[in-house]
Amino acid sequence: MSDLRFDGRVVVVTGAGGGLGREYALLFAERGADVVVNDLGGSASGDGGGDVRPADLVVEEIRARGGSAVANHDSVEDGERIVRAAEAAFGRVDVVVNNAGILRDRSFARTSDADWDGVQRVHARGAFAVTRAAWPGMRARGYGRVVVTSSAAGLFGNFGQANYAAAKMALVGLSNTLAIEGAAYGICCNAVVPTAGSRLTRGVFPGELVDALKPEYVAPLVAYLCHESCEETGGVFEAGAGWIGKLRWERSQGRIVREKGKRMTPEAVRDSWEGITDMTSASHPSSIQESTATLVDVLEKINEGHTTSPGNAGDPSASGIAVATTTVEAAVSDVTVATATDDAAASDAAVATATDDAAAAVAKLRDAAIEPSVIRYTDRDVILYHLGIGCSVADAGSLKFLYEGSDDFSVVPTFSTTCCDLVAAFGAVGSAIEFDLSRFLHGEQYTEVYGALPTDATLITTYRIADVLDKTSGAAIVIVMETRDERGRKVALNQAVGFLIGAGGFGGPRTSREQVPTVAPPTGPPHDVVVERTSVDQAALYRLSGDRNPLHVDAAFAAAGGFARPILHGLCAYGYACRHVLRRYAGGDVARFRTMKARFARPVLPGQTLRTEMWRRGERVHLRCVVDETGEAALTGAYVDLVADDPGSGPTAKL
Ligand SMILES: CCCCCCC[C@@H](O)CC(=O)SCCNC(=O)CCNC(=O)[C@H](O)C(C)(C)COP(=O)(O)OP(=O)(O)OC[C@H]1O[C@@H](n2cnc3c(N)ncnc32)[C@H](O)[C@@H]1OP(=O)(O)O
Repeated sequence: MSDLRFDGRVVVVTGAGGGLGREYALLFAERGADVVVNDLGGSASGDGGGDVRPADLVVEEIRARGGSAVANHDSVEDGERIVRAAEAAFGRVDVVVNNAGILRDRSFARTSDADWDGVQRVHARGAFAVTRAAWPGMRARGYGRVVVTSSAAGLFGNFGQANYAAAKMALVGLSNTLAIEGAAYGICCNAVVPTAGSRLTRGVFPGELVDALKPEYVAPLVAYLCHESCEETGGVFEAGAGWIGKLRWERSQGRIVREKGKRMTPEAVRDSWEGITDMTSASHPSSIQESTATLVDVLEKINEGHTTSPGNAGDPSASGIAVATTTVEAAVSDVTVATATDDAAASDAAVATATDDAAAAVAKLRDAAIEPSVIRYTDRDVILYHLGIGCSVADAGSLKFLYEGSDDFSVVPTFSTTCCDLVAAFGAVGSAIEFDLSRFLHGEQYTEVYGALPTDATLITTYRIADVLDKTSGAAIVIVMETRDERGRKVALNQAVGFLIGAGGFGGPRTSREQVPTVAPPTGPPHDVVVERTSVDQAALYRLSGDRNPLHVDAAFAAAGGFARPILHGLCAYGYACRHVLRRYAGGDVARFRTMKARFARPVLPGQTLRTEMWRRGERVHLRCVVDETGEAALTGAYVDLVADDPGSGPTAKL
């Protein structure tokens, strides 16, 4: 295997004037990176500053070895300045290694406000400030690597280091969340827990240990985590003395200590304590979904009449895992999920919305600026999308969508919906309204394209929240998304209506001038019908095209939203319907597509059969998709407008 190189990558290492940071900077430079060696030049306690020598000496060392580096002497609290300096020198930032830190060790009783704040500011706020400044560029380029430096003092506690330990655990939380938020943009973030002899550990470890724990035994881990070939994210790694290990959470099976209709008591907790703390058969939840999924089980058990009799409480298998809490607040992607889990009604996880200040939240939502997203895709993404919307080699007419070697390899126009970053839209909504993601459904979609979509492109989408409507049973959020190519030419316009079940009644408008209306189909039997069964894995496949909403794959998550099973993406059924129209009325020619509109009226389950009924009126094909197994209409008020027809093509001739 080839060496890990960083040629062309720009790396910022904070606190790189000595110790671990210096070692990181030297290693990155040796491997071809352009390195920004940041060091304020202060003392270990953060006092002083302004000594430019440590950073300058490291830069000299790098250059003397033929490497590329510049020094920067700003405080990490001025992260923006560090990143701007990096951009001025090298054009961008690909990698941020948050290493800068100070110590102000005191026993907790003697820790002053200044001791606390100083340490928090450099470690937690510093890492936040530098990473936040580099983040938009990483997102826009679809690539980034971030490392934060935590500590065993944080993971396990250490006498005299309450301030430092708290800051170091804050960094683990930061890293965990950046890993989630960065996932859609090719940004990976990990926390390292180094044990190395350095200025900061010199007073803590015995001298000979400090000398044996060389920074060079940690730097290769940081380099690997920051390499483009490494897709590890959200991990916590301990390293020292040439050893590296990964850490994770462990959770006991726990005990349910509450019975339906009865008050939960401290005595019940005491009586189950042995079981609560018994780590036999422990599990390792690695995400908020996994962590809270347990509660859905617990609530079911309580509702089914689980008893906390000693025998039951002592049997781990009787209770699954219980967490003694009344409210769980969970964040998924950018979104806050508020699940009220107390009491019997909790299995129907309630939505925390429509509060007194709903109007303020709506106003905030309207003003929410959603950053443009850049999507780079290739023929591979296009083929994956086509598989996701049911194209199959079993149908000869679909080969042009599945094989890049086909003469007429082309893109189904609804692919343009995948250039709209729903995670970004969720983020904007989630920052303004507290809601339950499992009850945020896709309500309607409109798509307009301005020519056949390229099979390989970089496209930029801008977002605008056009309206927030009060539909009584829910709130409807209308988002307009305009997609252009790198030269600024319009490629597609999409409009999505998101339906927040249970969030209505806030007194907002009911209708929107901007919302593209649905259109009822003509009366009478359809002119044509295509019946196609989806696969049980349809949503699992479709989500690889970008919308990784757990609602479509995670049974516990779907159950929290009141669904018996994960449901199919609305846009997956939308893609099926588009294909059906193109097949029947345009000879499969994507260039004939102009616009499409549909309402998602009922959920479709993966594995169900879609029956697309179509009526042709001029260049408009009205359609309705019915779930064959239930007879329920899933897509309603829908139509596809085609570019003027080639007379005689497809079923038009039959009309
Ligand atoms: C932000 C970006 C977009 C969001 C991204 C989403 C991410 C995806 O991962 C999520 C998904 O793909 S979810 C799967 C696809 N969607 C669905 O399955 C939803 C199915 N629809 C329903 O269940 C109901 O229509 C339901 C529950 C939506 C509404 O049903 P009811 O509450 O019974 O509503 P009803 O009483 O019939 O009507 C009340 C008013 O609301 C309007 N309305 C109804 N259905 C709507 C819908 N689907 N979209 C928009 N508006 C809708 C009605 O017209 C009525 O308003 P008015 O009286 O003013 O006409």
